Amino acid sequence: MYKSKSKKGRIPLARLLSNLKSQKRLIYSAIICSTLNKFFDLAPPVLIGISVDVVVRKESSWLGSIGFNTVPDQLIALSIISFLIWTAESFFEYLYGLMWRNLAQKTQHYLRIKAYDHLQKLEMTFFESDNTGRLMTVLNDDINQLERFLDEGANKIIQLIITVFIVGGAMILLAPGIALLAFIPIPFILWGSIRFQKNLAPRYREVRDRAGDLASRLNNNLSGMLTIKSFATEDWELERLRLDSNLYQESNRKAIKLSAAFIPLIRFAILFAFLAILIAGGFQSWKGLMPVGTYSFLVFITQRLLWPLTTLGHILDDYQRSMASTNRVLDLIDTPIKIKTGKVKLDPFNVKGAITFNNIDFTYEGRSQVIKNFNLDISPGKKIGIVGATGSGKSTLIKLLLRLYKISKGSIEIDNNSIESLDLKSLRRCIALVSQETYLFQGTIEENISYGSQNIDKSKIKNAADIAEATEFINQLPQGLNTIVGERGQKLSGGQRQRIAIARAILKNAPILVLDEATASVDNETEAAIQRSLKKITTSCTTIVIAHRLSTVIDADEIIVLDKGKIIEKGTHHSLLKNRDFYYHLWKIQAGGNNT
Ligand SMILES: Nc1ncnc2c1ncn2[C@@H]1O[C@H](COP(=O)(O)OP(=O)(O)OP(=O)(O)O)[C@@H](O)[C@H]1O
Repeated sequence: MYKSKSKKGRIPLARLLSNLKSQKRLIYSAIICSTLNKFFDLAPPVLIGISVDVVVRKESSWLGSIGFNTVPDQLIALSIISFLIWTAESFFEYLYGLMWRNLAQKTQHYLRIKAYDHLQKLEMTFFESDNTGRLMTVLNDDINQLERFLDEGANKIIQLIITVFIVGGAMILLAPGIALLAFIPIPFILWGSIRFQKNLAPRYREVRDRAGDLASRLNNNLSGMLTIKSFATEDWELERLRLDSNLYQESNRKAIKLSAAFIPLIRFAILFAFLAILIAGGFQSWKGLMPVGTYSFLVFITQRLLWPLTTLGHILDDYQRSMASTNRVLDLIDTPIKIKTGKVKLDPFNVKGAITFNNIDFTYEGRSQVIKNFNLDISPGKKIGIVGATGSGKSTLIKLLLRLYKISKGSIEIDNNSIESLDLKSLRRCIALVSQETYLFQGTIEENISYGSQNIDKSKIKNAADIAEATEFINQLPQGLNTIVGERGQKLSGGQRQRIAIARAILKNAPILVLDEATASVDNETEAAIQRSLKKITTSCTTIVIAHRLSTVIDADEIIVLDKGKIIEKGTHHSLLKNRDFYYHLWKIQAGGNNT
């Protein structure tokens, strides 16, 4: 099962950066702007130091020594410098805000599209072993978390590092002895932060996993509302949701408990250094060993150095959450694609439609063998019926033909090309599938019929609807072809959905048509209509019809009877009846025992 397990040994930030190579310039520019903003932001304590120096030492102050001889001149110079510094600080704040947000937007867009694109290429086994709720959380919540971090968190980290370097450097230059006092708590803060980060990481991972489970439960329940209502299981479902929500709340509580304890502890370490400087610096200044201006600067700057470190907990917290999210998103992107596309591109209009199954063995993961040494040759333009008991492997054969799963042994060929050598899209373009579970997308009937056949003429859509005998009911709908079908086509009846699916397959105009129980859940009239439609279109293509209702395959050129993944009988309807075997008995049951 796909869980948030990151690639071993890879730092999430490094993984993220290697995915953002195209944004290198923007990242560097944003870092430079954050640095310059912090540089100017740290200037006020210097200005305070200089102004105290002016007031205390007057003409002999530092400004006096560089040419501003009178106090008024010095104050004017100080005002101009302050104005310029404030302007520069604001300007770079505007720039870094713009750049980090821009980067956040570009990153979220890029990762979402990349993750979704990759997701679509993954094989069906992946989707069966994961759940949609979890995948939705990765594609939405996790990417949004990362976006929030890039919006603000990244800048905070950079500015914190810059602060430590600039302030630390200035303190060492001005008063190395006192600077040491300010640095005493730093190793403790760092050690505490790293430990805290290590303990917090698994707790946040758990929070993300629980959020995924919760989303999955909600997603399942919203799609299964009809079943919930009809079985009157609302209370039971509410209870299950409450359990999942409690687990999410509990995992968050564990994370919060740890993260909340961090800041109060760090504050004490900072207080110690602050008091030490206040006292030691005060004594030196009192005794005339240090200028009052320098002392004022040190007192203010110590705050600027140490107080931001109290936010380290929050920053690491934010960092940790986003890196957990980054890992989940990148793990999805890095999930290996097991079914790789081949290179040979078939032109569907030139495909004759010959299909060969050669000694196929197939087993679903963790299950016993479904298809055993299966062989079948289908000549172009022929109609093949596949019948057999439930679970005998009929649909599986079609999934293998579409390369939705990897076969364990043997090969499948279309017009003598192994399907593994074929470009996946062109292989699937050659096969039109109508299955029992028709999936209609939210949109109009017209959009659903033309799904997969972009920019198609409206007259062709109408023609397909005509052949599928769907025109009559479409015309009775309020907006005709423009009627919205609702999510999963729930505003239409089962038979209407099925006719739209047939129209969609007709429009696809593929050389191979597969009907997998396409008429199983429709009434007799709809089945008859669908049969008439099929007669019109199957003359030009190879057709495989899977059916429980034997009347659907009665006119097939060959019918194969499948049992536990093996062919146990094959022939035409009449030859199979003569055999008086499995097919014969099945026919007798379905015909009410009269037809032999
Ligand atoms: N995705 C899957 N993962 C694991 N096992 C599966 C999967 N799909 C089908 N199976 C199993 O494979 C066997 C064959 O399934 P398949 O759907 O091919 O049968 P079928 O003959 O089409 O049945 P039916 O007539 O009921 O549609 C069944 O035992 C089924 O439980």
